[in-house]
Amino acid sequence: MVATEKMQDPREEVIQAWYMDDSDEDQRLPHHREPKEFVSLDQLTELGVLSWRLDADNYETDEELKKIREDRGYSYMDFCEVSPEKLPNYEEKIKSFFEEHLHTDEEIRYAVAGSGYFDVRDRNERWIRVWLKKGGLIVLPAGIYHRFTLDTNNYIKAMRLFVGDPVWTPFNRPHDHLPARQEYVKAFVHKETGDHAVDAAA
Ligand SMILES: CSCCC(=O)/C(O)=C/O
Ligand SMILES: [Fe+2]
Repeated sequence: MVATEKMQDPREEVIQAWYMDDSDEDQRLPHHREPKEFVSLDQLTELGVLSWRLDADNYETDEELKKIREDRGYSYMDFCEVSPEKLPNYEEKIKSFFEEHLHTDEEIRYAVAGSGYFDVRDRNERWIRVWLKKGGLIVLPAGIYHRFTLDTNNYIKAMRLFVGDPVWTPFNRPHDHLPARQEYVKAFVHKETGDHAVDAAA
């Protein structure tokens, strides 16, 4: 390989992100803008969205997953399978997953099979579509507005991790008064860089 060639981040094979178009077409379609506008995983980190690529075929013995869980205190684990066949009350659930909402704790999802889209708001309220595929693990920070949909493959099996007893309650937008939202805004929207406050709306 040529020395100046940039090595691809291995996470990008299982997690890709881009700005969405404004069309009302099927939510399971990619909804790329024209031309496509990709968002890097580093840009996601700046919004508090963390990501890893893991070995989904060996999650039971994976030392890297074990370390993430230990380092971040993720004591709870279960699985959530989303498909028309597997998820009870599928229509109702898929509708509620796609309502813009936040949680008062991190949302941690690891795709061990299948794929799906987690949409997150950037600092200027634009939707970023995060495509999570088998082997991708993402952490959405407490207080970030987001939503979830399956893609056209109609199937994901996600490991859900949590610190302590899980709380899955979604707070549909607007819930700006919640401490978790205010803390998110302070840390990632109006974040201080050097001497200057970066204001999203500016
Ligand atoms: C793939 S897990 C189902 C989606 C979910 O749990 C959630 O909270 C989406 O925001
Ligand atoms: Fe959520």
